[in-house]
Amino acid sequence: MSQNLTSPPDANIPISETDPRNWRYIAEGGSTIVFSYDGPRNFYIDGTVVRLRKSPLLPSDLTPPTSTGKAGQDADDPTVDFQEHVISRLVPAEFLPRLEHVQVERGWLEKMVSIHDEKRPAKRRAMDGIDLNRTRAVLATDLIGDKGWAVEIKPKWGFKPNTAFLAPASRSVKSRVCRFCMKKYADKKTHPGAHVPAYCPLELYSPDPERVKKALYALWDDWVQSNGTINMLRIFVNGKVLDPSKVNAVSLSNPRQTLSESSAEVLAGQIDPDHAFSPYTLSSDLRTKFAETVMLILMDHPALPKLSELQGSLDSLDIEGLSALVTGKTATEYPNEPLPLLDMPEVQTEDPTLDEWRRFLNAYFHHKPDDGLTAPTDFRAFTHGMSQKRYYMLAYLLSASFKDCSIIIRGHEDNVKSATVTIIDLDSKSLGRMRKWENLDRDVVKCEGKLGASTQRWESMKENTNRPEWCTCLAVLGQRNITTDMAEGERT
Ligand SMILES: O=P(O)(O)O[C@@H]1[C@@H](OP(=O)(O)O)[C@H](OP(=O)(O)O)[C@H](O)[C@H](OP(=O)(O)O)[C@H]1OP(=O)(O)O
Ligand SMILES: Nc1ncnc2c1ncn2[C@@H]1O[C@H](COP(=O)(O)OP(=O)(O)OP(=O)(O)O)[C@@H](O)[C@H]1O
Repeated sequence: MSQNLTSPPDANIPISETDPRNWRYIAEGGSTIVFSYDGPRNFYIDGTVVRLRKSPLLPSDLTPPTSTGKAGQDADDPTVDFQEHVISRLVPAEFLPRLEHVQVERGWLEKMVSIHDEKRPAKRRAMDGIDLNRTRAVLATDLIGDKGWAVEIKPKWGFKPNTAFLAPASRSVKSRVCRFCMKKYADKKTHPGAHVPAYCPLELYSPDPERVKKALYALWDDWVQSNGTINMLRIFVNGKVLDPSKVNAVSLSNPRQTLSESSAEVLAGQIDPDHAFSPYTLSSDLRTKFAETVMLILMDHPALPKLSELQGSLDSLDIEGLSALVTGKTATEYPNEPLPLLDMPEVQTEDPTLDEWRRFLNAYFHHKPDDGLTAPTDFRAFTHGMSQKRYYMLAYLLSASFKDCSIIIRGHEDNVKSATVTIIDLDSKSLGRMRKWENLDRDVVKCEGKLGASTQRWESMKENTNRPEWCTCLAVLGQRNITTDMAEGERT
């Protein structure tokens, strides 16, 4: 997007006039597919990507979902308004891509499908496709470009929970193991063959450069060992996703292995331009160079501390504390019964409007931070036209967007100093997910609690906290009170 230009009014950018062959498939997530523009000079479209919504494939006898939005309104894609009115009040503009609405026509979308569908992963193709009923899409700054390198990280939860409102069993677990590491163990139970990440977010968010490097090494190893299927790391070289198999298994088992594939050589040359990498560069050198370069960029940039601060300050009660507030139950009354969080008549379950978000943010900024809340009497009292319960529900909802976003680090010629870090995928979440989050929280705590009761596990962890199947948080939080916590785990 031409950063210095004022774009034409909403939906006037003539995207459907572009040739669908002039768009290049970049990547996709659960709800959108992203293409970058690679065609003749175009005042408004050069340097942009288009983010197209997907819809699930349905058997031919079922009616496909229809778009809820009307042309010229934002009902079918709240991304742009949400960023403009909510996210941009919390995150500096320079950390965010520019987003704009564009109108799209069905014929153009159909051509995008016929030209690009085969480049999509087969697994995704079997599940969903571009939603042909949409009339709008989102145009965003292209953060990957077609030259140089870019790294995308989904850092996930980077804060320690407030334990004041937790039931004793979960307090023990949650003060020891971060949410990501609890979940990776729970995922192992449901998908026994799946790769268990070595990555721990608390390392990446740490102010200690060595811990940050440790997290980056773990991400690299997870990326290689999962053959690029993890969603926490993607590496792009000259606009294309780098295939980890081309970096040759990081030569963990064979450190003399060479980098033979050109894209890996290109990455080596770009990530370390002063160092005249040859085709014989060891891939373990590339892993080291990757971790050192990205660490220096991240240490120099406030994006991760900002994310961590927002995640933690918006989730100041933990989902258990939120349940306690909403249901009026105390910690000692649960976790043995499911709390009817969203069935409570006084809780409104409709998603907030932009006006309600505005009032929420006014309240959020008006009061001092929630740090150190220890009793329900500490909860904020409100004068911003919003009940206390609703306030904390919305805060939790907003924290979910910051827990699930990604960052894109784009290298430039002199790498560290001019590198940019941008936060993407800050979409709004729905209050309808509250029950899912509560259940997931219980499941991961239960799984981790059972595991914590195993003396063998703690003994192994003390010996070697680097084993991927063991949470590395212990090292981050400090080796606190293992025996006490263990005994507590056994009792519960
Ligand atoms: O709940 P989590 O932490 O597993 O996060 C989900 C993500 O799983 P992850 O752990 O990152 O693999 C999940 O990521 P994947 O689709 O697994 O790549 C989604 O981002 C999901 O959000 P949405 O459904 O796209 O709005 C995320 O769901 P929400 O928590 O945002 O509802
Ligand atoms: N502005 C951008 N520039 C370049 N690439 C982008 C941009 N935005 C997104 N991408 C790429 O497209 C992918 C999918 O985008 P995004 O994460 O927004 O989709 P999603 O469907 O919301 O994902 P999720 O399921 O994780 O919520 C990203 O992981 C990233 O690789």
